[in-house]
Amino acid sequence: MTGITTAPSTPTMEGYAFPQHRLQPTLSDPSKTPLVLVACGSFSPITHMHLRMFEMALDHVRHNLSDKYEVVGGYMSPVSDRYNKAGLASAAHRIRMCELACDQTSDWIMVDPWEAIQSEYQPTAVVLDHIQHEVNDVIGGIAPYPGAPRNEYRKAHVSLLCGSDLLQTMSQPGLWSLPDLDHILSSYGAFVVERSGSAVDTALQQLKEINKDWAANIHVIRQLIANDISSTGVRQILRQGMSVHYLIPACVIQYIREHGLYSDDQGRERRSTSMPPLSRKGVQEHEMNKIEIC
Ligand SMILES: Nc1ncnc2c1ncn2[C@@H]1O[C@H](COP(=O)(O)OP(=O)(O)OP(=O)(O)O)[C@@H](O)[C@H]1O
Ligand SMILES: NC(=O)c1ccc[n+]([C@@H]2O[C@H](COP(=O)(O)O)[C@@H](O)[C@H]2O)c1
Repeated sequence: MTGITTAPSTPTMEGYAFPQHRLQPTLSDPSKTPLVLVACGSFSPITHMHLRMFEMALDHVRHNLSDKYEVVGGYMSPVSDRYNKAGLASAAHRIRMCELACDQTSDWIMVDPWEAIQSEYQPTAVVLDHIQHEVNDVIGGIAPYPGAPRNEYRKAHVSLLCGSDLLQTMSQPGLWSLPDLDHILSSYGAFVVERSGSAVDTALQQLKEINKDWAANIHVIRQLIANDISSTGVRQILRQGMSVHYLIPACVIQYIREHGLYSDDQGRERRSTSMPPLSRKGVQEHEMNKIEIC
């Protein structure tokens, strides 16, 4: 390894443009509803499993929901630095690592930096609203066939893509507001990849006890080959100076080396008492109350 490369500057709203270079502009089958998948998370660093979740969801739609949906795009939305989760690299680094990984390993997944560059924490419901607005109101939706007039464009259905650990948190008191949960699980729905240690059936049952109607909008994706990579595990291995080859994309490993990320001298994995605010309204209060334990 040579010297450490300077950190990229944090992208700003001034330079922001919603990424649409890989959004499929036209449906292959005009009878389908366009579907856009959105994964929210820290991605510190992005792992092969984060990328694979999208492929698994694509397979799931093709095999189980092909009469209804056609996937036209996928977005990763890294959380901002205000999330205050211990051990994370800066938003600028996380955005760049996600971009490198998507650009070099996928032809349909994109990274939307909007959430990461906001000055306040944005709850997941707000992130989904943002992407829905960009795709359907700003771009105007997806053409049902080549050359279709604008008034025939279809509104895309936006859905959350997550692991079952995230689904499990949805029934934990204090982490999600009921209106946000209802907005996410009634309007958007979720594609949930099962994750060892987070029983998806239990998580579903607990959510059904809050609102039985949500279950119809939650699509469970079973892992045929279990893959339990976690970013926490990758960070820990990196801190021990061990190899993370074949766990995360090679371009991300190179980036981590060049920027000296997750090295021992960056400190131990810290625990944080801060939790995401329940909803947009909770943001201000959260900012005043956050305390970190080192
Ligand atoms: N191995 C996995 N199996 C299923 N889902 C996963 C897996 N790894 C990550 N996810 C999902 O990807 C999304 C973003 O993940 P996140 O950035 O929190 O990764 P993570 O590995 O859980 O991170 P950390 O270890 O820092 O908590 C979440 O919905 C999470 O459930
Ligand atoms: N109230 C909410 O909107 C809420 C609550 C908990 C987690 N989340 C999101 O879930 C993701 C969790 O990521 P981590 O597993 O890396 O902490 C983040 O994108 C976070 O913003 C949202």
